[in-house]
Amino acid sequence: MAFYYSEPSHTFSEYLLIPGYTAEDCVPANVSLRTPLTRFRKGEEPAISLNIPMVSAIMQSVSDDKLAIALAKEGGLSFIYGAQSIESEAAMVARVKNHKAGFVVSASNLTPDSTLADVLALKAKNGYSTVAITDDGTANGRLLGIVSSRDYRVSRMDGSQKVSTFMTPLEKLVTAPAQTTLKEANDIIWEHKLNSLPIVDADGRLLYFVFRKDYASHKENPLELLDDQKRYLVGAGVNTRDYQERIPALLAAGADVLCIDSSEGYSCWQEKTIAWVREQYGDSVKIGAGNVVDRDGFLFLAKAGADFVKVGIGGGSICITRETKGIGRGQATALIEVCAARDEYYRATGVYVPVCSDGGIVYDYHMTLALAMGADFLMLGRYFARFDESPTAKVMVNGVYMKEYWGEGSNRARNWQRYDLGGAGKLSFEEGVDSFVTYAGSLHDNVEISLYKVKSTMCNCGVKTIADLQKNARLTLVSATSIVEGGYHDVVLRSGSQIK
Ligand SMILES: NC(=O)C1=CN([C@@H]2O[C@H](COP(=O)(O)OP(=O)(O)OC[C@H]3O[C@@H](n4cnc5c(N)ncnc54)[C@H](O)[C@@H]3O)[C@@H](O)[C@H]2O)C=CC1
Ligand SMILES: O=c1[nH]c(=O)c2[nH+]cn([C@@H]3O[C@H](COP(=O)(O)O)[C@@H](O)[C@H]3O)c2[nH]1
Ligand SMILES: [K+]
Repeated sequence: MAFYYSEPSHTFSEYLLIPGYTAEDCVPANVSLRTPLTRFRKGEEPAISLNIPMVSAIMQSVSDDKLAIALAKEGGLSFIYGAQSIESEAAMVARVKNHKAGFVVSASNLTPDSTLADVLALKAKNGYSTVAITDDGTANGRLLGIVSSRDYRVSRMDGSQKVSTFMTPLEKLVTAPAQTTLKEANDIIWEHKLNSLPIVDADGRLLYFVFRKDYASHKENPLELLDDQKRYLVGAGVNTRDYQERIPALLAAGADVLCIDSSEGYSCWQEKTIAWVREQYGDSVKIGAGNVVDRDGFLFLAKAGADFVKVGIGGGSICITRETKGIGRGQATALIEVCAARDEYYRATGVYVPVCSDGGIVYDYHMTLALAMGADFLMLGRYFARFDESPTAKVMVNGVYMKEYWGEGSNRARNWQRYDLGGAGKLSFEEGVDSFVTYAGSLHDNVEISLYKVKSTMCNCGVKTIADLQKNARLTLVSATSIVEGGYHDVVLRSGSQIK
């Protein structure tokens, strides 16, 4: 006879936190959200920790290099999506690793033979007022001069005038060599009252600009997640098929951590993939696995050597796995059981394997609940898809700005993993939808407010760290009627008032 669980599985919205005693120093400014990303032995530090408990989903519509840089700046980490060629995934990883905060690869470039009309057209197109003039018109050509808006007067000059006649030539520019630090660059900018400082290599090739106006923004990120060479940390998604080719390429590009990306991780495929990584690289390469929704699945992956385990089947906003395949489990119940298994494994072996709650976070308070239920960090898709930095188009739908967001199991994703099951192509089926999410602005502003809410709730619970929240939180299931009580009720909203 089949096994039946005695309790139904629950979602985040069915739980609430009960406050604990709040001491005087228990204020959001004193709360730390630092959390382990990879497995560690009792008494030792994890090889990688996050400064905020957020990672971005391994999805085409979420995690490219741009989002990865923005999230690492805040202290979190992206897993670059794996549903692309090995070369393009590795190139995205490399772009994150090569990104130097404050050092910008020139986006507007012309040759001395270009004209004022070309300068104006370029400015209209991309909005930048500083144009690098290089021998070949590329971002890394030999620097010959700069054109900024101070070099020309549209009303007095003819559009056909050559750039060479009005640019500020190299001999009149202040430049700095390749090894200049951001601090040194900013000192030079102040000293010479510059708007931009070109960084050039020994052959006179332009490497980057450092802009005066960017200075303030680089001082605002005390939590940024950096490696020992001060480069941003970045993760990458892998699959259980081409890993022998993909993983070496991602590591060569600089990936700091890998994650097997699958709807379901309790399989020989994941065991083999992790075993291969251990054979090739020992423990030096970090790889997470998943997804699982129960104790058995967690213990299987922990024993297989996973550096973290991801929880969640069918709870994502774009997921239709439960409807198409009838597998999955309420995210809260899955998480609670897996976190109990993690603690059991820790007691038995002295090895802590962090747990990631993947999918289904709708409100900011769900983040606090997931952490209280034991998650060490959260994977978010919909949440990040709404921001400027996500890779998808911003479109107007019925007068409201939206961003596109589609599942990795949707037809739009054309995820080759899913079309290579050995069966005929016509047998493939969709497990995700293609959708819109409401545009929400910049990642920085949204993450800041979401985490401020998490921290203030932690203060209500009387805790200042995620570990203490996991230990001390008290949670209650709520009845259907008390969910109604929790919203506004028995009042008539004034017109224009909005509930977020
Ligand atoms: N978290 C969730 O609830 C869900 C997530 N997704 C997302 O969709 C994407 C694709 O996920 P999946 O379809 O689960 O991809 P997958 O590659 O893990 O699995 C696809 C199929 O291939 C099989 N398979 C895997 N490796 C194999 C190998 N080496 N040889 C032979 N067969 C093998 C699996 O058993 C499965 O039937 C991922 O990005 C995933 O995150 C999709 C559905 C649900
Ligand atoms: O059933 C599914 N079909 C899909 O096409 C799909 N694509 C992604 N995912 C999973 O959803 C997570 C993101 O969920 P949220 O948008 O709720 O944050 C992701 O992190 C994935 O675990 C999918 N699940
Ligand atoms: K399985």
